[in-house]
Amino acid sequence: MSAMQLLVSVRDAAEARLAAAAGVELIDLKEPKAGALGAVALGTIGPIVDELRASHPRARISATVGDLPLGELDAMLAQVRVTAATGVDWVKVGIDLASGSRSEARCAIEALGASGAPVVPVFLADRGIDPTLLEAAARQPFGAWMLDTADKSRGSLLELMADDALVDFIARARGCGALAGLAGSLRPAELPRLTRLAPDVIGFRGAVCGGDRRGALVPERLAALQLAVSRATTNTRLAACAEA
Ligand SMILES: O=C[C@H](O)COP(=O)(O)O
Repeated sequence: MSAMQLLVSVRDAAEARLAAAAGVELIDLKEPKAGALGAVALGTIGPIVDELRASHPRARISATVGDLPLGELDAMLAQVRVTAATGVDWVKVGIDLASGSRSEARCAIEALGASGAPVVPVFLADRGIDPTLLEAAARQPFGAWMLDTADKSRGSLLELMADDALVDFIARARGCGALAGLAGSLRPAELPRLTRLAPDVIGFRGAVCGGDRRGALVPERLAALQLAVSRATTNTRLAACAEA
């Protein structure tokens, strides 16, 4: 059984250094004050990528493109191109039915898949998951899919969604060779349930800040989360070995 990889969203070079030093595998560049998928300025992303490649070559780096309307496809693709050009491993793009119609979402998924950029579609789960969008994503060569929430005041993804829907999301992503990631106000106390669901990636921001995801990352919370995640995945491996 493979381990869940920890993704932590960071807003600047100082937070990126903290996350990398704590052993976070996926460093996600995002400006939380600018929305669920708020973008970090492009001029900031490139130097962070260069620094992390030198100091923590095993860390993978993602960046979000901002909360862009699904109908504004040209602007979205332009932002994807310039973000990919910074050298990040993943460009995360929100697929949010609050920002466009189902047909606009399907067109966006097709265009993102054909873009040649390492796009990771981030499905916003606040209004549930539309299976037709997952079917559209399954036809594209995405390396990973993520499920997240836009409204951070409504509780965690695990409170919003039943396990069977999350299991289905993970299975659909894996079924087409993509990694499956879960995020959305996740809390360390939810690690046992996350471990049972066993996505490939678990993403955090709010839980490693001092109560507000728009505030600063708190090193002690980050270290505690990293430790809890590595313990949870070690225990899962041991249990799998014992059963084998
Ligand atoms: O991509 C992951 C998100 O930034 C998670 O943020 P959150 O834990 O505050 O919902």
